[in-house]
Amino acid sequence: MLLINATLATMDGSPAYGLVEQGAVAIENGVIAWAGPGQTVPARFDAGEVIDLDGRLVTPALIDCHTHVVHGGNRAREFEMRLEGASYEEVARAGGGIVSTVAATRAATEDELVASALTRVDAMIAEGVSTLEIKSGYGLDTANELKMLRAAKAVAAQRQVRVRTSYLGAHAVPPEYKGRGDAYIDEVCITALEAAHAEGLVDAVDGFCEGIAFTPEQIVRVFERAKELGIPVKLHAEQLSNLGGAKLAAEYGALSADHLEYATADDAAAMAKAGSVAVILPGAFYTLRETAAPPINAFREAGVPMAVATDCNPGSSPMSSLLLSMNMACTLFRMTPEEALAGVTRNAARALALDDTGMIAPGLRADLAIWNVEHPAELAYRIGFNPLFKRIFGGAS
Ligand SMILES: O=C(O)CC[C@@H]1NC(=O)NC1=O
Ligand SMILES: [Fe+3]
Repeated sequence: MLLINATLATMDGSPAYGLVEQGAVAIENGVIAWAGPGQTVPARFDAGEVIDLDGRLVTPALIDCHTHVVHGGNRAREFEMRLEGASYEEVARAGGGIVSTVAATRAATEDELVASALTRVDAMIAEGVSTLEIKSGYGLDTANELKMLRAAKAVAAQRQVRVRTSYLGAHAVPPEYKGRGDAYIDEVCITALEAAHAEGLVDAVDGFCEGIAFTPEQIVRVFERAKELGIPVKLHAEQLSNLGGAKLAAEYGALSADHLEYATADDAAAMAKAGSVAVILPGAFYTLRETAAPPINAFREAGVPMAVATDCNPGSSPMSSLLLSMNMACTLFRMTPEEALAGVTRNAARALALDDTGMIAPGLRADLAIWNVEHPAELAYRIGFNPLFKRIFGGAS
């Protein structure tokens, strides 16, 4: 298949989106065989199906590198209680917060978890997403963490989408271990990680390093076991305070540190040295009405690649739109539209240790998004508008 008469935003790291005006992309066997100026297409690609895109923009398909789309129930009533003036404590006492999602997730069957996740994944696919990461972390015991990860894998079996799974047993201390975080880490979190790994369900190990979650010392125990099992790590770090999570992630060569509202220039330097990606999550900042923005300039100056993701979860970021995440990353955190688009393509692929997608380049998967826009900046510019014309997944439209 040969796509012609398109503006290509290759996102290959060259300036200005890697733009190619009047470009063309040749696709063979699900892979990008050639991409470049239309007047230089090699003759061998003229033989197959030719599709004239009438000047539309073509980007790599989008990648959401941080989601909790598999979860039971929702927290709309909690949202309402907060807006009626209830404090977090009153919400928690009423059974709200992560604990309420844990109860709903434990009560749901695997099929029910898949069905509810697919409603959110379909919204993502409709915006041109081809790859997404899905975390566990609402089961908080072996059986339910495995159930979540199996549901995540089932999403990829039921939709034209790729899924990378992250084990997030270190997300919260479950009610039955209240006040016994160390015991939970040793008796459940690490045990469940081993079982999930044995079943081939884990692409990365994540954790929530925060005062309301786990200490750096507890995260170290999980990361040490992940290292022994040969599994890469990532970390929710510096979201509500600075506990040294970003530096800890860097010490373990983490794929990414995520949230980072309270990260410092020193954290950025450590992440740059480790090659860790800064995953920027404006949905949680917006929902929690945070005031400290991530140090985008520090990441820029240190050369830390920045990704942007939805953090789609029922509490702090009940958002399924990567396009809206891009707009928020620009408007709230002053990322540029080009940085935001790199954040949901090339850098998001890097945060998931994927080297076969995220750019328009020969040899990479033919995962493409074709847009009814003239310039790539329009993708971050509009609020709540989806200009997708067509998504191509593995060469198929
Ligand atoms: O509220 C929830 O359900 C998840 C909160 C979410 N989890 C995390 O590690 N950071 C967050 O903001
Ligand atoms: Fe998260």
